[in-house]
Amino acid sequence: MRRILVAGNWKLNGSKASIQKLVTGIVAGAENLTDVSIAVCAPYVYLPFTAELLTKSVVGLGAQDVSEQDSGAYTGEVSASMLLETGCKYVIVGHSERRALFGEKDMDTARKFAAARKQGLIPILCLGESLAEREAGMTEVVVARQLDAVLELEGVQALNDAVIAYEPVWAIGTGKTATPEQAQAVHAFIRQRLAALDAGVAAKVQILYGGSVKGSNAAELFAMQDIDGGLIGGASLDAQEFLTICQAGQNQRD
Ligand SMILES: O=C(CO)COP(=O)(O)O
Repeated sequence: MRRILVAGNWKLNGSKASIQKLVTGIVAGAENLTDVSIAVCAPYVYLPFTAELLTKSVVGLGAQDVSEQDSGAYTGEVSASMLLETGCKYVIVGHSERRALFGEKDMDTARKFAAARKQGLIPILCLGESLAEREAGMTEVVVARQLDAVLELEGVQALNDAVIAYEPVWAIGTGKTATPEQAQAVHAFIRQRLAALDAGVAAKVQILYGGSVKGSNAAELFAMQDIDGGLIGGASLDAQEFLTICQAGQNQRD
């Protein structure tokens, strides 16, 4: 049985005061949630502060992006080794907002994925189609293309030390969640595509769902066979709401 992972993606939100309140609440509530893995992905500058608040907690720390470069003249970039040294365990790569708003291409994401793994960070590889792509019947083509870039560069075994997040762009921040069946269909497609290359990797890799996950819909999503947790945006900014989602993950594995 794959373990459920619930990861919060705070995006461009938070201040020291709000993060202190949020993380204190999550850490207190997470004490009893031993059957679910929990992580929070903070903005770069708040990573050390968040790491300190997470000391002795089981809640893992993640970043929201990483440079494909190790070091050098790349103004504004942050490397995987820096994230590791700051206490990160995870890093999100290829989020649809990076792809859509900052021009990140499939191969850029694949190189970031590689840079993260090289340092022992666990990349959370985001895949997902836009509304226009879904309506054009292109969901599987798009998701396969995004996944294949990583497989080409890193090989299927790399997914042994990684997490995948399926996040349909039309469901992100819109309140319009994919139905459990819609999400399950794409998750199963991703797993089958990996299984064609390596059945062991496919059986092991956690595939999270992201897109308007809330306390009220997490349980039905996590109940699906190929959904192994969630990547949570808006609802991860409220400790109680986030913990309700984590509890849904815990109940799933009790
Ligand atoms: O993009 C997301 C997580 O990475 C999902 O965001 P929302 O949960 O706000 O829809």
